[in-house]
Amino acid sequence: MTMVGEMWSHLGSTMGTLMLVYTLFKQFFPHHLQDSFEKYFNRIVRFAYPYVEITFDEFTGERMKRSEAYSRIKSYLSDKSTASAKRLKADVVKDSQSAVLSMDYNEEITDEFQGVKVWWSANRILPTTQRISWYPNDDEKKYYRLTVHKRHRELITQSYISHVMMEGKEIATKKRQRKLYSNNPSQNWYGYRRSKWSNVLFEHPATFDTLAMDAKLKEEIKNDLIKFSKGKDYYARIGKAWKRGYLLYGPPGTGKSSMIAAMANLLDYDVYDLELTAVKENTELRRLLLDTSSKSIIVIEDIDCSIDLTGQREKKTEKDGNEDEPSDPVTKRVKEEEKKESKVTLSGLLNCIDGLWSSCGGERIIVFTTNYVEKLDPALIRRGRMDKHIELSYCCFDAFKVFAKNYLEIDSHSLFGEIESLLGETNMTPADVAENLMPKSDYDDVETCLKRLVKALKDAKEEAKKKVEDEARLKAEKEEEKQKQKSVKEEKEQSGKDDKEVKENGVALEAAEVKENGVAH
Ligand SMILES: Nc1ncnc2c1ncn2[C@@H]1O[C@H](COP(=O)(O)OP(=O)(O)OP(=O)(O)O)[C@@H](O)[C@H]1O
Ligand SMILES: [Mg+2]
Repeated sequence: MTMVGEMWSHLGSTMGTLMLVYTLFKQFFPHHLQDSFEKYFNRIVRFAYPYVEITFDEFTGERMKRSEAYSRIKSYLSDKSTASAKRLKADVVKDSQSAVLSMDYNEEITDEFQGVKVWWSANRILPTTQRISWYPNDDEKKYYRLTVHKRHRELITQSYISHVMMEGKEIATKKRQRKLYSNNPSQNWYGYRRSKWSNVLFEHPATFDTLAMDAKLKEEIKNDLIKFSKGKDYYARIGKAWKRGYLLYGPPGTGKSSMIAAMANLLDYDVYDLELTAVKENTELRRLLLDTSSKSIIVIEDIDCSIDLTGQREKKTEKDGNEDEPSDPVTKRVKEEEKKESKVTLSGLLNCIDGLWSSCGGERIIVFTTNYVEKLDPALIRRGRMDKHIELSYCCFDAFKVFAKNYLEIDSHSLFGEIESLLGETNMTPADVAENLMPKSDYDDVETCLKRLVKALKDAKEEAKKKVEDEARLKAEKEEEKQKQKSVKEEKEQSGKDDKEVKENGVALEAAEVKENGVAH
């Protein structure tokens, strides 16, 4: 802080003199000369002001994207300001245990680089027009300003700023609190939240150790992910964007979402949960994807439900056009908004994904999940887009052993054999196995839990058997009914034929009689 004082006292005396001259001039000079005087005065001030100022805005490119430089400076300064700034802002993080401090607005701190002093200030501009708003931060503009003496201009622009960027990134990585992002509807992008994504701390406890699945497949996926995360140079060498797509498919409750959490925990990545139905059109989707950070997993759950795979999304009511036009403007607006809903097309999604890879270098993983892989368009999941297809299926014995170890802390038990053969004979999702194995009270011991699972498996087996039998019976009944209908039809046809024949014969007989009689007459 002493340096800031020094700077201002030096600058203050120079500027003070200039201001005095300015005031005197304004008072005593004729009015018509004041304009040209002001022009020269500004030049003198610029000449006398020995500092260069560099501004770093929070948002760049028409608010398209939060500036990476701004975020890095924030991290860099958070370390410096804790020691020197007098007014700090605190963000409470993880379990409310610790707080991340950063300098408050209009606060200044000094930094030193290769013996050169620089000054940083955090600023914000509030909107000039007074609007009544529930959200005070609407339209405010935040920025950092770096001030440095003119003579160090080159050192600062060439070395210091890149030093800040590098250190800022490192500090951010070290202090990183992983986030789970979800997309905001686009009407909120420019409002009080002014963000395309909302976030909460990502604290999902699932890891690959808690994931119950085939041991070999699990190892394969882990290795694949680790190889990817270390593959920066490799991807650069082979000329491919540093990204990887995973398609997770399987019935509900087989661990697709849990696996995404495990992936994020293994790699220490953020998760962007992209709700496609809230995205109105392809351009919005592109903006959303561009606003994701590197080291992240972009997730689109239930892809088959969130997009029309044929690309035609017109609503039935729109086509029919027989809906009553609402008269009041509010309902009309809501209807219009509804109509606009989800114009994201398959080709739009594919373009965005491909475009995303070519426009941002950082490591990103994209994951699609679905319960019905066969419904998906092959173009969406071809290799290169979705590089690895992973089937998560019903609980196998390997998966059960993971649950037994995690839930009951056992590696073996006399009931394991029976459970293994039952699992081979019936389909039960890992979610159901987990539910049965979980102790329900303090009195539930290992034996109780395992027995409950055995019973559930037997019930499931019985139910499946009954279902098969029912289905077979139903099929047989249907077949029988079909046969019955067929024979009735055949009978009818036959009797119809007979009638026709009788009729024809009758007609022929009559004709012959007529002929005969005619001849006789
Ligand atoms: N393979 C698994 N390993 C560990 N836990 C699992 C597994 N599968 C399911 N579970 C448990 O079941 C619950 C539901 O699993 P999850 O949400 O991952 O299923 P999902 O496949 O994503 O289902 P859906 O298709 O309905 O989204 C989880 O909370 C988890 O505890
Ligand atoms: Mg899920």
